[in-house]
Amino acid sequence: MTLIAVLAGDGIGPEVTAQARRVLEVVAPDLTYEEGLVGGAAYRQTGHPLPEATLALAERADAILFGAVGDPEFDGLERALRPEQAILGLRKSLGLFANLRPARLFEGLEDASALKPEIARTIDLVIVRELTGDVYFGDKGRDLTPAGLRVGHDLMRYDEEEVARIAHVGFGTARTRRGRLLSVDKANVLETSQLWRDVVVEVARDYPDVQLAHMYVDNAAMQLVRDPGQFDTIVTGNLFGDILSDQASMCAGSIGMLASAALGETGKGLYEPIHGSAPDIAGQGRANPCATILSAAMMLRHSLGRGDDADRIEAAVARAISEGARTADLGGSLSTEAMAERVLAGL
Ligand SMILES: NC(=O)c1ccc[n+]([C@@H]2O[C@H](COP(=O)([O-])OP(=O)(O)OC[C@H]3O[C@@H](n4cnc5c(N)ncnc54)[C@H](O)[C@@H]3O)[C@@H](O)[C@H]2O)c1
Ligand SMILES: CC(C)[C@H](C(=O)O)[C@@H](O)C(=O)O
Ligand SMILES: [Mg+2]
Repeated sequence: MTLIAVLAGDGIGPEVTAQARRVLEVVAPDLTYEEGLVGGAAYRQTGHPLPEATLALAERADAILFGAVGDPEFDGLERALRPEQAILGLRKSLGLFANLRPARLFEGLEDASALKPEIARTIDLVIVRELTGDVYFGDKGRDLTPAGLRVGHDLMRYDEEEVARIAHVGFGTARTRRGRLLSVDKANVLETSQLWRDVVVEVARDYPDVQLAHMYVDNAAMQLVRDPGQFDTIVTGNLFGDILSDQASMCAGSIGMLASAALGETGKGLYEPIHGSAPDIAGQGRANPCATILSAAMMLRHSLGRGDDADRIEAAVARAISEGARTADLGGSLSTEAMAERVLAGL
């Protein structure tokens, strides 16, 4: 039995995961699903955003299909109890340190991209984002200065093993693509980034077939809009990867199109759209389910060894898009459900 933990979460999370599951049920009818509470939805019922039972389910499952967490109702809660802590806790507890975030322009989606069509057409990259370190997981706190001013701090920190293991994923990924790896950092200012760069250069010795380059993150953000076609595989830290992937999504048409895989040392992975719970459109049936459907495809490929089924889903999304299926974020008027139906029809 292959068990999929479905953690739908908050806002549009349940809307988009329901549609991804419909697609999975057609392509891989033998999978078994078990749902778990997560995020604000879990806090409301249990007083914690990541209940023990959910973590146990995630540990037991072969893979996790995740929607999104985050609910403005809980914005005032102390950090440890906020819905977002659930996804951070899952990534950390399960050792999911490598986050693959591919961005490519589906044929016909030029009109939705923030870029000129001829530039948009060139985007085909993957961001390999480190996911369990950096300012996200360094020491945090609040203090007072001697003068009584309030201070907030988050330590940016990486050790060499953390950098080396994500660098290996970066090089390994580049090898399966066009053989070019760009390491993005801020080594002109940050000590963390200088270590990052040193270690990436050391790891590069194991991959003579991959061409390595470095770029500062501010330049990378600019180049992503100017000429995204120059990028193949980008390896970067947790915070830079978070920001660059949202930016890349709009180059490729919409944040509603970008999938992700969070992977560790074992075959288990957590698969989620890169977007959040989108409280501004939640409950309206307007969310684009493609990012989650494509995340389900990544799950079949990376955790379940079913690359052919993943290809089938990706081709069906491509077909639906090329035939003009569009949710509101893509300039159309299809509902979440109707968009998924167009994907199902394309299978
Ligand atoms: N992994 C996660 O669970 C995750 C990721 C990002 C943000 N969040 C959380 O989500 C909440 C909202 O955050 P935000 O507004 O900054 O980011 P967001 O990604 O939820 O939304 C940003 C904008 O993109 C739109 N959008 C997002 N997904 C869409 C989709 N599938 N279809 C159409 N439009 C879509 C939204 O309507 C909104 O206008 C916050 O609580 C945040 O912390 C969670
Ligand atoms: C919700 C938040 C913790 C999360 C992150 O920053 O990793 C989100 O923005 C993402 O991209 O998955
Ligand atoms: Mg993000």
